[in-house]
Amino acid sequence: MATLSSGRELRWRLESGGEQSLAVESEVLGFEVEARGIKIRALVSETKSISSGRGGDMGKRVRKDYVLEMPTEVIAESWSDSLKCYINSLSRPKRVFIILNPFGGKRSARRIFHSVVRPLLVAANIMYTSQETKYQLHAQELAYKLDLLKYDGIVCISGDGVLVEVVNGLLQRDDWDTAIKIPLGIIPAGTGNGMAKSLLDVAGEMYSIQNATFAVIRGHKRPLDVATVLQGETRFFSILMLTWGLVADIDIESEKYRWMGRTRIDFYFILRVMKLRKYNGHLEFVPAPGHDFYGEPKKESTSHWRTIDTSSRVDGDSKVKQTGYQCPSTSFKDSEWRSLKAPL
Ligand SMILES: Nc1ncnc2c1ncn2[C@@H]1O[C@H](COP(=O)(O)OP(=O)(O)OP(=O)(O)O)[C@@H](O)[C@H]1O
Repeated sequence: MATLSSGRELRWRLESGGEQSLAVESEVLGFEVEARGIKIRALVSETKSISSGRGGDMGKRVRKDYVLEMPTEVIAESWSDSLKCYINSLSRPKRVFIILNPFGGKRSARRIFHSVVRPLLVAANIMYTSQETKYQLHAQELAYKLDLLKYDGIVCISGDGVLVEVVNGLLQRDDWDTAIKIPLGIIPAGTGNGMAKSLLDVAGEMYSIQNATFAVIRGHKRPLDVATVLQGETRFFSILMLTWGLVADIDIESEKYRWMGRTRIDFYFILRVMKLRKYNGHLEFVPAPGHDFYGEPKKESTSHWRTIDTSSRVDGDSKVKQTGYQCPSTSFKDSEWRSLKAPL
């Protein structure tokens, strides 16, 4: 005998005695009907006890199929309708565009896609189109040109750099205000993978490629802040961090040791610390409300305000005409500027 309580929990009796249950939202990938049987494709906690049906905060998961035998085909069909109805109400994506960077991290994106991501998408009945990046900024171009009506989300199998490129591509589009609303997913295949780690942590999930893929399948969403950075005639959008000095040097200059994988960062960090450079910088800023304890108040008040010019321009690096998102026109004329003196 099986029950489906308000669509959420699937519980059935085992032939051997005892009960088994699955939380549909957090454990079921998909299902299919085979005559009187319903084959449930699930991703369950390795430690899940026979009688427990609790999903949510999971450790390592394993792929499992369960076949529930129904008394008749008609009953199986009716079960299938109820399950379909509930899964459809969960706002899971149906079609995704996958951008895969074969060059990121330890160059493992292809293997990750074929061995983990694709089998889970297939089990969840999610259609996909995949495209490998062929050069730097290719992901930005793809996001800039993509027909977004065809997809419910863009998924990057990459490091954070490719995700940043996708955000930049979306914000350069004429239709940036609708384009930027498309859900973005990240499956870690880079060096640092900070975004995937943060997102999984917030969702209460252990960091793993499988869990990141399942988060995409479940349509887990969170809003993301985007910062606009203007540097001379160049404008770009940042979603993670902006660094200068030692951290930036380690990130950029360690590229030549990419073959080392994650170790390149630690290795180059030691190298740079042993030959420490002096960074002479001077930072002037308007603190966010409640953060005016950083730095010193600026004394001369006349020359510190800036107005961000939002007029169209041609980006010097990518030659993409900047017709997309123009950052808000912000005047800091009457703001209280503060400063941090060199060396920082
Ligand atoms: N086929 C390619 N050849 C060379 N570079 C590429 C190719 N595809 C993408 N890239 C570039 O690879 C860079 C790194 O990408 P990605 O962010 O995926 O990995 P990572 O830097 O190893 O990871 P993380 O950002 O998490 O530290 C990006 O700047 C991207 O433009």
